[in-house]
Amino acid sequence: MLPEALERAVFGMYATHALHLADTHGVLRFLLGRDGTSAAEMAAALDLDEETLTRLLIALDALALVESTPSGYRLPDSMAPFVDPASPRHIGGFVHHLVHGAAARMPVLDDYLRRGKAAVDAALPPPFDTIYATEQSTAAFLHAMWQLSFSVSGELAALAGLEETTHLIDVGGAGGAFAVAALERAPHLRATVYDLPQVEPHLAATVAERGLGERLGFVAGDFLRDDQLPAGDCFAFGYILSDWTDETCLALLSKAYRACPPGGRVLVMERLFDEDRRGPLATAVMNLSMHVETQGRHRTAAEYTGLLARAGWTDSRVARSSQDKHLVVAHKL
Ligand SMILES: C[S@@+](CC[C@H](N)C(=O)[O-])C[C@H]1O[C@@H](n2cnc3c(N)ncnc32)[C@H](O)[C@@H]1O
Repeated sequence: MLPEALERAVFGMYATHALHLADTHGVLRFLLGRDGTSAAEMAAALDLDEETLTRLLIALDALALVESTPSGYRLPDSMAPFVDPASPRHIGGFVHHLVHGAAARMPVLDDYLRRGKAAVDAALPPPFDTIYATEQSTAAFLHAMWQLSFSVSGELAALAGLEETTHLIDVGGAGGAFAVAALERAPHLRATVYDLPQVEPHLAATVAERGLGERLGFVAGDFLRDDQLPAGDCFAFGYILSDWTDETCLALLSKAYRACPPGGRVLVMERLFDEDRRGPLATAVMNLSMHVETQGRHRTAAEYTGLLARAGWTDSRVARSSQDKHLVVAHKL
């Protein structure tokens, strides 16, 4: 018998793949709202090989992702919001990204360990050139970002308190997850997503789907090169600073500070490391992922507060959501 932590590490690869298979073949969706179903019933209904499905379900039961009961398999109640494709918290897109994207990039960590990231990456194009290399990869990335960000954004918009804000600039706002949640919450608000030109049609689709018209605009730009950000009185940075080095974060926060009138604010929305950097697990693991996929890292709340202060922002406040993405808000006097 292996110690529990070692067992989890050794067999983690099977856990991710079993979850991905059960999601993509509709097994978890099938169990939603049903109280007990046999492997044979499920195999027939989903047109899957019964023996393979039986083995998959046995593994999922041992992983506590499904429960085997005398009347058949069922889904633990706590799982439902995460495995229902209709739920904003569905993790299918993210697990797909882990299996089909992140896993293939893992071997580069071996290279980084031996030669360092700077030397290995010297010959590579910047991260978003690769992520947006094709229309398909652009759509897949923006879909995964929406899934990761939309469900928590309503909560973050409430924590931000947008009553006094008139024009939100969502810097690197992607398909508009936070901007949409902010507009839904604050009927007086206007928002602009400022992002790379490849994002524009995806934001336009969001505006059309949600009937937001003039309330949600798009400005194409490159925040690394542009001297000025679009003008507004609140600047949102959701999962942006974790893509970049401290030096770049400082430059971005300074550009936002210059574009912001006195009395305006900045919202940094990120995973946060505990101050002793021993967790949470998701932040610790995604910090490795940021190393592989971006030039950034995850930080503690104190590190974000320090960067904000260096860029001129004052009066920082940390507000934690019930999910993984939290808020650090600061002001321009
Ligand atoms: C990790 S995503 C975050 C998306 C969104 N803010 C969220 O919280 O879900 C990073 C975003 O930054 C944008 N981005 C990357 N480099 C950029 C640049 N040089 N100028 C403007 N936007 C950029 C990407 O297109 C993408 O939408």
